[in-house]
Amino acid sequence: MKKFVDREVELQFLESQFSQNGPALVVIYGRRRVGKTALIKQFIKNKKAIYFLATEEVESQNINNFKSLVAKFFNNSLLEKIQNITWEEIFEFITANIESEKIIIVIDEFQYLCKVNPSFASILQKIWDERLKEKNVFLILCGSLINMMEQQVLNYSSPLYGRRTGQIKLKPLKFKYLKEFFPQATEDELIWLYAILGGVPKYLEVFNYKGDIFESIRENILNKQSFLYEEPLFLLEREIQDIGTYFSLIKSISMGNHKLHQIAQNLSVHQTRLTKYINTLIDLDMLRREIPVTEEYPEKSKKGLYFINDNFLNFWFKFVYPFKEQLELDNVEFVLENIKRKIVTEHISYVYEDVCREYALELSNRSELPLKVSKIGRWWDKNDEIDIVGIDQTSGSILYGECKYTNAKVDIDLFYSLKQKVSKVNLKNKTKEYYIIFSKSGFTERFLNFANEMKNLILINFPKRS
Ligand SMILES: Nc1ncnc2c1ncn2[C@@H]1O[C@H](COP(=O)(O)OP(=O)(O)OP(=O)(O)O)[C@@H](O)[C@H]1O
Repeated sequence: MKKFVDREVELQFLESQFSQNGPALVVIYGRRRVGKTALIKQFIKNKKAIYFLATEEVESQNINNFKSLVAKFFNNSLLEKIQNITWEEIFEFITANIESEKIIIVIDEFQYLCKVNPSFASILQKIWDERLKEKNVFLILCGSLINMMEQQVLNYSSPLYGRRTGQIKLKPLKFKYLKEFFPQATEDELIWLYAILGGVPKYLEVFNYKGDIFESIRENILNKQSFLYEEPLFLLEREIQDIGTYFSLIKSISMGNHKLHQIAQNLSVHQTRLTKYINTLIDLDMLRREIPVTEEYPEKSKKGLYFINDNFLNFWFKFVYPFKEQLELDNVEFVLENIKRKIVTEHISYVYEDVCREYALELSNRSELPLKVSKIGRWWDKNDEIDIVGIDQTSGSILYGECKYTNAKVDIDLFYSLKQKVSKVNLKNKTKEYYIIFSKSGFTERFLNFANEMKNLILINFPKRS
């Protein structure tokens, strides 16, 4: 059996909802392939549960499927035979048959039911109010269309809003869990694998890594029969129409256009025309808007930059999609050579920064830093950028950092240039400043000696050589 990785916080939350007295209604949502169903299946193992997977078929088909599951669960062949039954009637049956032991009812792909019947959320609300909420049930609604889940269940004006007792927005796995999928890989290889695949469990699962990164890319991404070859296309086609504009937009960002006006210029359209597309991609968790972590009013900030919110999508739009023609003509070598030439400078070195930020946060959570970082990100202005800025919102201490994924040892000048940039950061109420520097290839002797004398400077060799 496959190993189930992480999700400890989410499982703990579900257990606490399950063990509380009385009914509970939890919404689980998140982008496709992120592991929502796997989380639910892990949670309901060895518990009394009805797991219903809704489909895009007509409503009557969904009702019939649900009816069969319920009939099987309660071992009631009479229910199975009833024709033209309604949702209300099935739930009436359920409530009449629940005993003292709590049961879990899961509706997975909840969005499909809302699509086939726009008043499904209201129907369910009525069922909840009139029947389920008096019973010992734990209802889980799960869906991948983030904006639909937000509108149908989590929005203030939605019928189910006040009924839910909790929600989980499931995120991709963090870098530190990749070794569970690739136990043989070195730390450096894991950085590469994370840069190529990100933290979406499905992608980690299907990538058959045999120790040679480029050969594995050839086999698992550039191969026309592989799952990942056209995955971004499937991902978008399922959720939106007019995917051409979305593809151009994502490609433009993957080419390094992160400002709205740059993207608009690159696509020769007016900025206002892009808003709708950008918002949809943010809803699908495929894009994110980043602002300097020091900004006081994030929504109002004019410094917003757009990034692809998934390493695999980013990799694919940079290195696969623009070469689709060559791949269709089986010119894989050409595409692979381009990846080999550019991947470190154009891709890995950026992902390395993300991984280092996660590392710094992890150190802080384990109390291995002299401050407790409660907010972490980057900082930039017109001319400069700082890779890591971690803020301790209680004490006002700040952690500044740089990350170098190069083959040269890092020397003291990097520290001086970091300090120079730090002097430009405008932060109120700051108290102490600390510095952290990550380097792939270590540090010069004199920098190590210098750091030994300094109390507020931490140097980290990462990845460790194996
Ligand atoms: N925590 C995990 N540990 C190990 N494997 C996982 C984990 N979560 C998901 N997977 C694997 O990833 C794949 C995708 O997961 P899953 O089907 O649960 O995603 P989903 O979010 O429900 O996707 P969709 O919205 O597309 O239905 C599955 O094959 C599953 O085995």
